[in-house]
Amino acid sequence: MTNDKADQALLAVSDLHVSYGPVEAVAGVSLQVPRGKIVSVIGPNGAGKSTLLNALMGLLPAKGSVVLEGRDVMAMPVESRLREGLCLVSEKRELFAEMSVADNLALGAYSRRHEPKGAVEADLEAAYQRFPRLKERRHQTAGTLSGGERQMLAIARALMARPRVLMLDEPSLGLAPLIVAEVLATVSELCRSGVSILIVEQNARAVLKIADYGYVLEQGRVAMEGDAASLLADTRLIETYLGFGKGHEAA
Ligand SMILES: Nc1ncnc2c1ncn2[C@@H]1O[C@H](COP(=O)(O)OP(=O)(O)OP(=O)(O)O)[C@@H](O)[C@H]1O
Repeated sequence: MTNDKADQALLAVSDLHVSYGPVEAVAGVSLQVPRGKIVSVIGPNGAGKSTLLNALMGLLPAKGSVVLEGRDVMAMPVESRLREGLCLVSEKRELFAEMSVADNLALGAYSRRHEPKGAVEADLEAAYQRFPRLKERRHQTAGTLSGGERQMLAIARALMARPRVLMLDEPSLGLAPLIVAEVLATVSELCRSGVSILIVEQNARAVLKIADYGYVLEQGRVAMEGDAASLLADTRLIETYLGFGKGHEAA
């Protein structure tokens, strides 16, 4: 995207570098998430996609600049970034398996513990309206949910933090194609309701169908970027990246 767009972006990342010892996993990535859009990051195994999201959340040390609505969050620890409006649903989903759905959701609002209780309770009710299956299963432990339900719970829990930019790391991982479609439809709907999305996916074809813009990451660098529709129409890209994945079909 152009510098003009970077100025208007809700999230603007410039020249981000992340290393594991001598290995530079993210090597100068710049990207933008405009308000109200879905931006996807695709690329092969080991390209640095998860590392990028973890660094944006403050879970890994990084160099470069990360600006959220004009505020540089680079020096902030994870909890402050959460309060500023960045939230990550990691690849591992990281639910508390022994705790109920309701308790997992309540923990999602931990960063808002100083707010009036009513605001959080209203959001819990909104989460149950958005995900009726979670309401039905609210007393069930998270560990007993199906894969799709666990992904929905992970997303619902992230929403309890009221993110402005929701980052999703491979939400389709391990899910059957029909459930992948359901999860991605939920992501689209979230975006329409005002949450901007940065989504990492191996299932490139499926994610580009719901995204506005895409970045292709290769060996820690942006190899290609463009409107999702033009990336989907790119034969070279399709041959190189689309249809591969960790054991899931392109939906
Ligand atoms: N904790 C770590 N220590 C050392 N190297 C790591 C660590 N985590 C990741 N790497 C390396 O960093 C590179 C980027 O990994 P990363 O997991 O970010 O890629 P990815 O694009 O998310 O891959 P995948 O699609 O397979 O999840 C890889 O070469 C990986 O081996």
